[in-house]
Amino acid sequence: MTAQLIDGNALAKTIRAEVSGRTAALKARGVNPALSIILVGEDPASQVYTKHKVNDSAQTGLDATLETYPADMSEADLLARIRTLNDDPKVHGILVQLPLPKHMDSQKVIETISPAKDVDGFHVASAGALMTGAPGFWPCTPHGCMKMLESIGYDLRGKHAVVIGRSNIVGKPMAMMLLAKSATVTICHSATKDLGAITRQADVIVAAVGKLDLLTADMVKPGAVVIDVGMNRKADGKLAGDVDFDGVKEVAGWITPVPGGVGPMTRAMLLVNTLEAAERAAT
Ligand SMILES: Nc1nc(=O)c2c([nH]1)NC[C@@H]1CN(c3ccc(C(=O)N[C@@H](CCC(=O)O)C(=O)O)cc3)C=[N+]21
Repeated sequence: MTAQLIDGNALAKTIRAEVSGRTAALKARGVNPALSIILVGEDPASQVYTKHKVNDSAQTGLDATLETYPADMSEADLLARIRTLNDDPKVHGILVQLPLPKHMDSQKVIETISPAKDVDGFHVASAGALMTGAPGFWPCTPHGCMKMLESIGYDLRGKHAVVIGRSNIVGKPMAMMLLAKSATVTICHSATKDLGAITRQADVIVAAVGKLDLLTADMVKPGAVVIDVGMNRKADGKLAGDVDFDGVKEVAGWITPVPGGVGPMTRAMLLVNTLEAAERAAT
């Protein structure tokens, strides 16, 4: 193994400790940072994820409330509930767990959340703020990836960063964050021809597609930083990313594992956003 590991669990722990301190300071001023999490339906994975978020929040002193609703809840009722939370000054962050049941329009639901409480950073206003450099909440997963690069003291200026994946939640905001740090950014996707020819030029690769072994050792320049956002179930039930970890770790300079990489950082950045929502509301 030539690559050094970027340990998402360890970094998330450090960030949670910072959040705990700032939360305590805010509470001393009489403000209780509060996150409302809405889960519609009984998807088992969503139940596990939302429970994690509640536990993370409790651990850092944030007040998280999980509201669960039946899968046949009407979209109108969900929108009404979000508007009530928007108007509640005691609630600083609102997170609607995705995916939503098929009869709901997810984008419409997200656009109903007040941008000031959009701790997922999924609202169009949040996306626009990121694109223009205005204040706003950044999506947790790419923000966590930036923190991982920061943790190794990596200077992105003039570096070639290749993002694989163009989702609104990861790929596109990731590219904007790298660009803001003056990297030269290439976005690759399903229609990209000869992906390896592009990734081999990369100083930094962010893989965010959702496909096992998408990135193999022959596609990586020696010494490159490889960040794996993928979350795939292998045949044996184990979690794995988009990167062939065993092969790529022999070539890369730095690499993030799955599990224990970007996932825990995503959760940590949700806590940071919630705390910041409360801090902004308090000033
Ligand atoms: N409104 C909304 N916001 C989200 O942020 C959101 C969502 N909906 N829907 C689902 C996805 C998924 N997601 C994860 C984040 C961290 C881990 C995580 O911490 N994973 C651990 C492993 C967990 C395991 O073992 O299953 C790790 O990678 O080490 C997993 C999944 C957030 N999501």
